[in-house]
Amino acid sequence: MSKPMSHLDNIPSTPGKFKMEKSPFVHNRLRWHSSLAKLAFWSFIFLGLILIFFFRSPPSNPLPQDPSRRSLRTYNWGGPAWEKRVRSSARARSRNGISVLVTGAAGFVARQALLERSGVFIVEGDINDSPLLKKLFEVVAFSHVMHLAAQAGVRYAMENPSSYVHSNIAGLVSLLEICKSANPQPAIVWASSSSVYGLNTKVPFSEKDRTDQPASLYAATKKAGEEIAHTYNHIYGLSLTGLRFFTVYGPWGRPDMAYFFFTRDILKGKSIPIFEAANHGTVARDFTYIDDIVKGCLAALDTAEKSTGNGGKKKGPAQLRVYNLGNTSPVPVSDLVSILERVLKVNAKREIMKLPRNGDVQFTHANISLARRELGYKPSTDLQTGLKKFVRWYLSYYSCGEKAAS
Ligand SMILES: O=C(O)[C@H]1O[C@H](OP(=O)(O)OP(=O)(O)OC[C@H]2O[C@@H](n3ccc(=O)[nH]c3=O)[C@H](O)[C@@H]2O)[C@H](O)[C@@H](O)[C@H]1O
Repeated sequence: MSKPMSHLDNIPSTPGKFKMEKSPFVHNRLRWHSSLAKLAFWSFIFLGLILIFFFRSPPSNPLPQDPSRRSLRTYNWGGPAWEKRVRSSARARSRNGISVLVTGAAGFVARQALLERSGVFIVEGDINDSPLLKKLFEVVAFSHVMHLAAQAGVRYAMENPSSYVHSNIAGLVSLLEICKSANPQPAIVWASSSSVYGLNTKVPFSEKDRTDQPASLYAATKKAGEEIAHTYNHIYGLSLTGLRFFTVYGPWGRPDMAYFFFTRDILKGKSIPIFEAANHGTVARDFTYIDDIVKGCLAALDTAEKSTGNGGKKKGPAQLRVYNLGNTSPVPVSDLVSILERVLKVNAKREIMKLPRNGDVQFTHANISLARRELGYKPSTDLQTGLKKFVRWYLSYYSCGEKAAS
């Protein structure tokens, strides 16, 4: 507590880099935030024990100046004790329980520290490590994979393009290769992105709309993932469900996202760059709260049908699905800043800037009829409520709570 904000300063703003889990403010780490508590709770109740595959993607060209990256190569796995831990973590508690291999525990939607505390074994590794994936499937017959590991972020793709290819394309193929050969094959639910709609101008975005005009390499890799999913479904009978997340935000979120660093910079008195389209056009996002996204993920797992293949051979047609998981109410970025000002009780220094050509699109807006009908998905958190929850978490996590959120 002696150095408020210093921890935040240490977190790289780019998503591809190591995200520090160890807060110096231990009491804050021990506090369960509702969304994560719910995730862990549902994991236990409905899914049996989940094994989390802790994914961190090492860069194709390691950056020598980044020590956190170097440390990623030192993870160990294997051996009887390790296998025992994997097995016991994945053991379903109820007879009809399912065992889910979750990738991406280093990220926002699945959180390593909290899940570890509830007894879930975290395996540290890279989804491109095929022998590790193969071993996991040898040890446990996973019925499902919740694949959240990815390189996220639209703008960072211009800085580190290969990390997107490595994680979102090569990593996905490596995972699907193991899944297709597994016996039984698992059903797979994975994170796609609203960015696949790219330059599409028809709103709200429906799953039937065109997705062949990506505006960023990130979007292109997620779109490629959807096509790859089609291939593995077609050839091998893998059951695959892609979820197009719309700008997910909330407590424990990603520091490279606008709502997160706007909060940090408003509190620091730094100026906030607010993008504007040509002719003072509004830039807006269908911001979606983390708890709603988690509910959508669980519903997708619950409704996933079994894969039909066996030992790499298709035995019949298998389920292939794509759903929008959005909030259905786009909010201009300037309104997002106004909400943050009210909640933080601090005026922002606004700097209106032309929308850079860096992969950003002008707006997103989800049509969620399909997810509502087939998954029972019904987002219930508006941006104001969600940002209040985020700010409350933020102030508590970084112990700069003088200006407490109302
Ligand atoms: O739905 C997705 O598929 C993606 O959602 C998210 O991307 P975005 O919607 O672009 O979120 P985010 O960067 O927070 O920018 C929010 C808004 O602030 C504007 N923005 C941004 C930066 C800035 O300096 N100024 C600004 O106005 C900016 O123009 C935008 O309008 C995820 O990061 C991405 O991983 C992916 O999942």
